[in-house]
Amino acid sequence: MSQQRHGSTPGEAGGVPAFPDLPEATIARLPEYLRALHHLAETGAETVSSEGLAAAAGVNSAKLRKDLSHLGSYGTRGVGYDVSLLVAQIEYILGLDENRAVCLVGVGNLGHALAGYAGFASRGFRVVALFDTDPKKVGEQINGLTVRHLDDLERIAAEESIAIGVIATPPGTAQTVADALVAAGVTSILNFAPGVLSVPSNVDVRKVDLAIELQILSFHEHRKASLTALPGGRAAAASPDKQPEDQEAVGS
Ligand SMILES: NC(=O)c1ccc[n+]([C@@H]2O[C@H](COP(=O)([O-])OP(=O)(O)OC[C@H]3O[C@@H](n4cnc5c(N)ncnc54)[C@H](O)[C@@H]3O)[C@@H](O)[C@H]2O)c1
Repeated sequence: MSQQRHGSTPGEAGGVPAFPDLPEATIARLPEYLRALHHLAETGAETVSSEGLAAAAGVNSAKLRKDLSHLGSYGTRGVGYDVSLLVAQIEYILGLDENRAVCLVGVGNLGHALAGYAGFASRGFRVVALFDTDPKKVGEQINGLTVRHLDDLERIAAEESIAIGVIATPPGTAQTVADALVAAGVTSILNFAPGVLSVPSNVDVRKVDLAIELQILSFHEHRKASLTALPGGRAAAASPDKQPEDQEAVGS
C-alpha cells in the first residue's frame, strides 16, 4: 500500500507524545505489531520480549524497539513489553478506539467482496454505507446494508459521521468519486482504483494496488534469476541471511 500524503499533529499528554511525529514506515508497521500482540494475548501471554514480538510481526527486533520507542514504550529489561499495555498504546495512536465509520463506493467485483468482509469490525472499523451509480446495484442488500445511490453520499456521510471512504470504482470515475467524498466531508480515502487522485491538502489518500505488489515480486524473481546465472550465484541467491523485515505485507 502506498501513501499520497500524511499529516500529523504534534502534541503531548502525560509525558507520552499524544501524536508523536512518527516516521511513515513506523506507522505502517504498527498494525503488524498490533496483529501479533492480539494473537499473543489470545494465547494468554502477558509479556513479550522484543525478539518474540519482532519474530511474530515479521520484522527485525532493533527496528521494532526503535518503532516502539517513538510511542514512549521501552519495555522492562528481562521482562519485555506488557502485552495489554502495548495493545492499548498502539490502538490509541492508531485511533482505533474511535470505531470509525467507513463507506465504500463501487459495489462491483471488488467492492462486493470488501462489503461482505466481516473482519473490519474486529479491527476497529464500521462499514456504515455502500454506494454505487448502477441502478441494478442500488437497493441491493449486502451484509445487512442497502446499496445507496452516490447522490445520497453527502446526506448519509453527515448522518453517519463518515471519516473514511473506500473507492472501488473503475479508474475513469475514481477522481469524480474522490471529489464527491471530499465534498461530503470525508478526509481519508483508501483508493483501490489505479492512478493518482488529486485532493486538498487536508485529505489523506492511501492506494492499494495488487498489480504493483506483483510487479515488485517480479523484480525480485528477475534479480534471483540473474544471480543464479552468475558463477557461484546459486549459493548467493539461496543465501539464508534474508531479514524478516524483507517480508513486506502486501499493500504496505
Ligand atoms: N487494488 C487492487 O489490487 C485491485 C484489484 C482488483 C481491482 N482493482 C480496481 O478496483 C476497481 C473496481 O474493480 P472491479 O473489478 O470491482 O470493477 P467492477 O466493474 O466490477 O465494479 C465497479 C463498480 O463501480 C461502480 N461505479 C462506476 N462508476 C461509479 C461512480 N461514479 N460512483 C459509484 N459507483 C460507480 C459500478 O457500477 C460497479 O458496480 C477498479 O478500479 C479496479 O482496477 C484493484
